[in-house]
Amino acid sequence: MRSNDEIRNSIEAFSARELTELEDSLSDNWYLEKLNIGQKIAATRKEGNFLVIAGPGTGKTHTLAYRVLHMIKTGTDLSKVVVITFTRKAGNELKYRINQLMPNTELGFVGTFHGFANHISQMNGKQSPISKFRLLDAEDDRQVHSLVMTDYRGFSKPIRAGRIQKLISYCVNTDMTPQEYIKKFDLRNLMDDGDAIEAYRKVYERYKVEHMLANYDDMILKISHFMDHKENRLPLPYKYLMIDEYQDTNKMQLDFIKKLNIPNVMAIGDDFQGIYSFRGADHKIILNFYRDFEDAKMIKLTRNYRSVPEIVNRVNQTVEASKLGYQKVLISAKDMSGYVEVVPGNTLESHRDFVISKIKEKPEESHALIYRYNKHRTVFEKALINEGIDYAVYGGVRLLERKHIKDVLAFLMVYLNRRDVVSYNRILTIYPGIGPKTAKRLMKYELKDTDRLNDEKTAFVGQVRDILTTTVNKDELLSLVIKLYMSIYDLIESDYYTVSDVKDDFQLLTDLLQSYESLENFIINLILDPVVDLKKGKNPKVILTTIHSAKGLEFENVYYFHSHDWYKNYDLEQTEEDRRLFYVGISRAKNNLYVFDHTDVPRPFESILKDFEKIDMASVSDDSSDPEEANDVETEKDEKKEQSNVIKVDFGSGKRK
Ligand SMILES: Nc1ncnc2c1ncn2[C@@H]1O[C@H](COP(=O)(O)OP(=O)(O)OP(=O)(O)O)[C@@H](O)[C@H]1O
Repeated sequence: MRSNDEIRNSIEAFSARELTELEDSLSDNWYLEKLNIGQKIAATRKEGNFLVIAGPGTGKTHTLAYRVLHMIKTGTDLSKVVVITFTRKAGNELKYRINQLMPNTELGFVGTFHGFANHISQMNGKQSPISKFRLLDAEDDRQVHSLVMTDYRGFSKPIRAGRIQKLISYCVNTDMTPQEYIKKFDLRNLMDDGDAIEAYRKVYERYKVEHMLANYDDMILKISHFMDHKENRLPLPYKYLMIDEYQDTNKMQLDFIKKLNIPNVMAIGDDFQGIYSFRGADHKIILNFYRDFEDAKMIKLTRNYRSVPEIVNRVNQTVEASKLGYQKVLISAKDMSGYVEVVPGNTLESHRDFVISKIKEKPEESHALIYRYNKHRTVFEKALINEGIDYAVYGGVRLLERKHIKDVLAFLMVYLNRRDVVSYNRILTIYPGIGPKTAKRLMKYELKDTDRLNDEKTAFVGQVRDILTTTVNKDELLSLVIKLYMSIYDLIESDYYTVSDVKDDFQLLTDLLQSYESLENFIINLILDPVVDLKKGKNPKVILTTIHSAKGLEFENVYYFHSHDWYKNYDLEQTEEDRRLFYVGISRAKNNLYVFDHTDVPRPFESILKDFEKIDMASVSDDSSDPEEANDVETEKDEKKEQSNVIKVDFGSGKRK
């Protein structure tokens, strides 16, 4: 099998003459002046399939925005352009950057995979296979599992609904069987239940169809199948597809893209930034682009505009230390120096004091604390509050995903649709002691069969019934629901949110509802288009974030904490994913990078850190400190100096499958 670098080394570079000709042909396009030659080529290639492989900070998002600008300037009908981003946040960032270049620009579609599946569904109206389905977000989907599992007797031992949900979703996304999943992750305690889970999966799928329910995976799958039936669906009007963060694509998403049959595909990504394997992403998909899309060409960007040379060299070194045979050479375009330090210390408390003092030294600069698990942020959060330093949290539980908010939304959904069994079950089972079985009976008899309940539960069910049958406007309805919820809040288990947190969140929800015309619109928008929680501060300079949520962002100062405490079997794959996480985390830093060396961090990280510390700063190449020297265009003279940034690939004659 060829290694990743062998695949890349088979790449044929543009000749110096070809590059000069290309550069000349683009010289009239003054609006591209700010791009380097690699970026220019990516921005101006319209027809054909292209893979842009680019390291962190090399301007992938920047180039995408300019590509749209170039399309506008050259008269492309933008309604034929689709951009798929990995998260809604990334989609919004791209829209923002495009609108900075050209205000009021509207594309055919910009958003996530399931957002696009939903878009196609809406285009097809009643013909869509999911037109009448109630869409489930992840939390609702888990409720469905809870409901189905109450009647399923096949498992040899109790299994949590969340665990089954994760397992089945992974299998759907990767086309794997539960048995294969159990083997892959060496889940010994599920070894005997592989067949039972397979059988359960069928029951669960049937339940969703019978109750007209579709989760995010179903949206993509059902629309993918629908695309096979030309006779039923409207032809897609799109000519250009761009996909960002292509290294995080999984098999189901790849199949979906191929079914769309959009003639010109540009995928953008960094094969070393793949950090979503736990959700079924397969970072090898990026290397097989040439097999999946006809006559693909590759464009490589290696000039980093974000970080100082000291940091870029550490980033390069992290890639080189990989055991999977990668070699990447990023070149810093910055003509200034920065600082890198591995900070020793045993406790999170000593690290906290260090970080707080650094933040106080430079309050006007941006500071990001990057950690792997949310629990690590608590010690910093408290200190920041005590010091009166404003901050924001990325990657925590967002407003609309918080349990109390979801509980209240469920009331509103049942008010609109009494047949919404998922929400109905949720609101009844909020009350401790009312389980799914009792809830089922109560639903069946329209909340009247309370004989077997004690007085408190009967009173609660009576209040629910009153709310559901009253006629009030949307704002009054929400206020009634909140009042009932707060009256039983003491009974509801929550070790995470204080009463005052919950009240603040409800106030935000009340304000949000007021800005909508109708309850129906509010619900549809909240499920498909969740609002980001902007409650804490407006533009705080200090950000607490998980590595996954830091993706795509940049900060002047980065404090990187690593940790992985629950893995027992650390294999090469896992260690390499950790290395990629480390790479994503440290490459967010523009000027100063501090890496924290916990002595209690388990060993796999130690080896990554050792590789990192080994770097001899004296060996930093001169090429990288001089942005003018580090030219992106490969000329014959430069041949030995750096690999070309702009590369044409002869990928053979792979056909779109
Ligand atoms: N040609 C250029 N000239 C000057 N600045 C640039 C250029 N290209 C990109 N930049 C700047 O470099 C920074 C990184 O760009 P961008 O966020 O688009 O990188 P990226 O490749 O998407 O990064 P990552 O993969 O790490 O998220 C941004 O501040 C951007 O404005």
